[in-house]
Amino acid sequence: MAPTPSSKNHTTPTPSSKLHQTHVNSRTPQSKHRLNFNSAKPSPNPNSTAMKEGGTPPEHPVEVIGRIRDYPDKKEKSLSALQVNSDCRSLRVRTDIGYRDFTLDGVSLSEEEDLDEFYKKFVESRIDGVKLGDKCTIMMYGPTGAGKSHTMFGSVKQPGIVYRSLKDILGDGNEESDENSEKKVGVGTFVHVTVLEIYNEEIYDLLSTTNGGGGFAFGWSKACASKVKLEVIGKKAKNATFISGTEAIKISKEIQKVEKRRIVKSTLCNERSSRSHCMIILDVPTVGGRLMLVDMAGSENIEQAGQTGLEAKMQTAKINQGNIALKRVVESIANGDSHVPFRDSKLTMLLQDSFEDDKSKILMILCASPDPKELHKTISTLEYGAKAKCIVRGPHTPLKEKGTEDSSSTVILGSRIAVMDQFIYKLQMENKLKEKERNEAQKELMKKEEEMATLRAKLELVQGKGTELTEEQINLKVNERTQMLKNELEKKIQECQKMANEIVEMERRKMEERMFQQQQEFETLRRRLEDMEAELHRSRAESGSMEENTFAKRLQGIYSEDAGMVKSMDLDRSIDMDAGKRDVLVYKPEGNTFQAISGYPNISNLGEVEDPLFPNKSSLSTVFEEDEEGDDEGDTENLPVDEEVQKEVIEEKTIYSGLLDHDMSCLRTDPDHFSDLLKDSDVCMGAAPSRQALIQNIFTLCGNYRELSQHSVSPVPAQKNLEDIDSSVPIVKTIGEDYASAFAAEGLSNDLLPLCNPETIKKSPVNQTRMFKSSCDKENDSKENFNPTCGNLEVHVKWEAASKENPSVATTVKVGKDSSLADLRKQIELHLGADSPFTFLTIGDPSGAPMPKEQEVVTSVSKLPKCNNFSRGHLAYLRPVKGTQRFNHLPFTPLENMLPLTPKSHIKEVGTGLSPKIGEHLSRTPFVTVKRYLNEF
Ligand SMILES: Nc1ncnc2c1ncn2[C@@H]1O[C@H](COP(=O)(O)OP(=O)(O)OP(=O)(O)O)[C@@H](O)[C@H]1O
Repeated sequence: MAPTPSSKNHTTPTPSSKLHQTHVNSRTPQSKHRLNFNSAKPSPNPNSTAMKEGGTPPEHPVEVIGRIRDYPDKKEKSLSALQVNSDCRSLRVRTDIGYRDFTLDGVSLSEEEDLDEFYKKFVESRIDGVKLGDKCTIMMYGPTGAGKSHTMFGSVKQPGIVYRSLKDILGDGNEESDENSEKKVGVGTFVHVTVLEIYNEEIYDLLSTTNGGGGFAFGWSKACASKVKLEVIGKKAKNATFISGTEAIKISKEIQKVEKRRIVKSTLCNERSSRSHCMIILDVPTVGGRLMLVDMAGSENIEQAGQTGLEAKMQTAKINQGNIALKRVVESIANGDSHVPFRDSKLTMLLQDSFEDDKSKILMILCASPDPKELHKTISTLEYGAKAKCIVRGPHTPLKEKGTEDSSSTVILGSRIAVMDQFIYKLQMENKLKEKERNEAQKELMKKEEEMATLRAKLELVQGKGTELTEEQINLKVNERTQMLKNELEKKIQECQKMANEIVEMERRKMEERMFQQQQEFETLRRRLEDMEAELHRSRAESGSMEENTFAKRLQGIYSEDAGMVKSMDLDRSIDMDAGKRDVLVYKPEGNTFQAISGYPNISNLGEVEDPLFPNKSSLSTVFEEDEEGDDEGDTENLPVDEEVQKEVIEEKTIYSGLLDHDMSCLRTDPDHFSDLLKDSDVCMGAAPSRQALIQNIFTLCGNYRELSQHSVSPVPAQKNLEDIDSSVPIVKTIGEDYASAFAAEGLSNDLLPLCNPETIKKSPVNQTRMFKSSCDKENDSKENFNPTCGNLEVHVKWEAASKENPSVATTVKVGKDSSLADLRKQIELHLGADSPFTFLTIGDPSGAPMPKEQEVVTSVSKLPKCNNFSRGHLAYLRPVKGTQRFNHLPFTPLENMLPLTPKSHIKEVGTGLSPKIGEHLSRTPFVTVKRYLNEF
């Protein structure tokens, strides 16, 4: 037997001598320490379950108290995750996902309650029971560093449960004078104290050492080697050393001294972490009371303890084995298992009586840290305590005192069922509470989610608006819009270009068509010329007249070289139009001659008949006069034809009479003189134009020809030679500009053409053209000269209804006596051209029915009615073919064709600047056109 360090005597304690012993070396009390709780005794703590023993069958043998230590470092104190509820019995643990409540028998915060208060509040009552003979086990459970040892042993300033318990049991040494000392165990009360260490599933006697000298061991093996290992027999440690004494302070010091022999190790959780369980057994032999104080090793797992290496891990595992076994024992008892695994560890073997003895009470102090980092350990500890709290025990019926085991089992089971029902009810209530809280939390969560969604939508809206207003996006959109407009513009430009190309192409095609038509017309003219030649040949064969031959030769000469080339009736561009003066051909009626007068003032100079629209252009006024439709239309048929024609001629000449009657002398030259005149004047012949001008005139041929046809459809009958014109009427025409038209209009070809030298005419294509035109217009007149036999019958051709396009008298032609209307048609067509289709009126048909064309061949001209107003000749009425439009081919360029006719008002205005007679004539002459010269010609 090893002596305790503080033992003063070595006498073997006996029950009778215990009262006088202060320190006693003794053996483990063994079976004699087994005491029965007296169920009739009330618990000193009214809050403890012991108070219910007598009243209520179920009993909670395990009372669970929570002890929350201070923060390890108060400077870093943060919001505690542990909150003690107002009832001081439940603890709320807050986590990231919520909180959890643990209902215990009491909760103590070391911040608020020091060890003294804690002891008085939760431990003292138990000690009082022990003094009266109760058995009580106080276990310190919790993770390392939670304050188990601190609570058990305390410090210098604050003694722990060990000292306080001894003090309560043994008194502080002044009990003799204390009047209330009767409440104490009594004077002379002593205790037996045994201190055991349970390490690595071995039990060591801390009060005994192998070397007998005691001392502290360093290192596990050495420490263990110096300790006395005990065997467990039954539920007790066999041959354990104990000390006995009556002075609390001495015993307490001895206990704290040997406690230092416990194996400790510095861990991450605790600088001096207890690696073993320490069990202090206080027996109060005088009353049979027993107090077991158990300071358990930390309940942390191996990793948290920071142990490395296989041996260390094995040691930690074995240390935890006691905790795990105790946990299983608690759970088994709480669950009412038939088998409680007490023998799984040495710790539970020694604690078996504490759980099985009906009079034994267990006070489980759950030590926990308020540090949120240790929260999971705290929760695990509280769960363990909650399970231990479920341990119930039936009414006290000592096994040996029971009559039968069945009745005892029934009572125990019944009480367990009742407790379990209560526990279930409690859990259900808690569950309902939790569910209610969960629903509220869910509602709150949904509400928050809605708010979050709303805020998110607002945020997106704000962000969207923000982005809309950014300058970059505005520029981007502007650029996009600009690019789009640019593309559209380019597209439209392309379309316009395409349209312009199409228009140009169309105009080109029109020009080509027009050229083609002009060529066709030219071909027509050429064919006519051939017909004329053929007829001339035929006439020559018939008459053999030299004069006729001359005419034929002249015609041949004209057209043989340039046939199809020059047919222009246009003005001679070779004439200098810029000259301030013009050459004027003056007709002298008395001599029946023409005289060319150089330097005669330009009409524009005289009368300012210059087109204001083209001030820089020289202009030409071609003046004709015909029947006034309104005045003469009704009288045309009544008047004799000769008078009518005569009147027209006279009126036409009247236009010019005013120009010359004041100072112009009329000359009549012989043909030679006139020929010379033409040569000398260089006007009729003019300078020979270039070849290019010739070709250009070809293309103006048809247009100008039409123009002349439009305005001067030969109102003068062919037979109206110079002799037929009143000699008192002078004729003036501008030579050069309208030289040929003057010939055509005045029917001068009969007399003048023979006077012209054919060779000279050839040299002047323009004048050739004019001469030709004049000669064409006056075809019949020419024929009369060349083929007198053809002129046996003279036919006056008139339009049925006179109009601007169709003056009353179309022409007068001469045909052979045996000629048919078909022959007459040819003559008329030569005169009128192909642009004036017509039909003959049926002879003798007063209704004026048109004559079928096939009858023209079989109808003789001689059958035409005689013309009474003429000494000879017949009268033929023509009717324009309906639906035909004359001059369907406009003669000028599109621009020229758009030029309006010179308004009468303008003519009047211009006329006022002329001599009174000219103005008078111009103002009443409706057929005045202003023709523009083109520079390119
Ligand atoms: N309530 C408290 N007030 C002041 N200090 C305390 C308190 N609880 C514990 N301590 C201190 O904390 C340290 C660790 O405490 P203690 O040794 O009691 O922990 P333990 O639970 O026993 O750990 P182990 O299981 O590792 O032995 C000690 O220094 C102790 O003084």
